[in-house]
Amino acid sequence: MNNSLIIALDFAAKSEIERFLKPFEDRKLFVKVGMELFYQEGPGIVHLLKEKGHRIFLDLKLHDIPNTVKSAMKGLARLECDLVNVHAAGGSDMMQAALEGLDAGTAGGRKRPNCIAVTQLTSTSQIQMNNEQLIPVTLNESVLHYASLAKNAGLDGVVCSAWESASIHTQKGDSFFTICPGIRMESDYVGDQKRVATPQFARDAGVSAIVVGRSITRSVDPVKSYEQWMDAWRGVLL
Ligand SMILES: O=c1ccn([C@@H]2O[C@H](COP(=O)(O)O)[C@@H](O)[C@H]2O)c(=O)[nH]1
Repeated sequence: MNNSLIIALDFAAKSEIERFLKPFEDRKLFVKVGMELFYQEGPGIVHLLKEKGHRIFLDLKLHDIPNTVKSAMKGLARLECDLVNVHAAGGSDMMQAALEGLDAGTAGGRKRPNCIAVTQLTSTSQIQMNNEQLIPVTLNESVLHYASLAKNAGLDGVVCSAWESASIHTQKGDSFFTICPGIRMESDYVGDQKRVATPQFARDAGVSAIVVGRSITRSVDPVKSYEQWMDAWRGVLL
């Protein structure tokens, strides 16, 4: 997991995935399957990506009552992804239930998928959190609070922005993953993201893995873009 670059495959159909991955044919990637793709293509897309040898973050952000999340995770565990997630806002009982479901659905002898919790979405700003969620603390405090709940529930890490990663590692230890979307090069289009950071900043902040979507998937030359991103993330350009 550590030092990975996870490509967010935010496409609507298998045909688009096949077109995108064709020039990467000789590489084993770490990819993210989110709601857009999974809701269109279902579990088959996970099987296809696994057959190609890619590691998979199944980003469905479960958030429901504990019993429902437990049952859903039991089913998702059978897909044998590397990483799955829930919303920390669902609460400690829900997060524990997610792990119980994963354990129940993981075949004997196998390791269950890592499970992480979304803290505050990287598209959320301080003002939005205060005014719309009525959470009257700083974003950093809210993210740290959710990270504490996730760690105490037994989860393996959190989704957060790179801005919160260093304080999470200070409090929760380096082995507790910080998986960070909202990563942009200086010249990139920011779009709907609010808490963005460069790959260089993320590396210095001790981020465990970065998630990069449109900057690579919508680039004119995705392989070249991926290589530039890997260099920036690994510090080759420094
Ligand atoms: O807080 C979060 C949680 C998940 N995401 C997901 O990451 C990618 C980011 O894509 P970009 O195109 O690089 O912005 C996307 O799939 C989101 O669903 C997030 O951005 N923030």
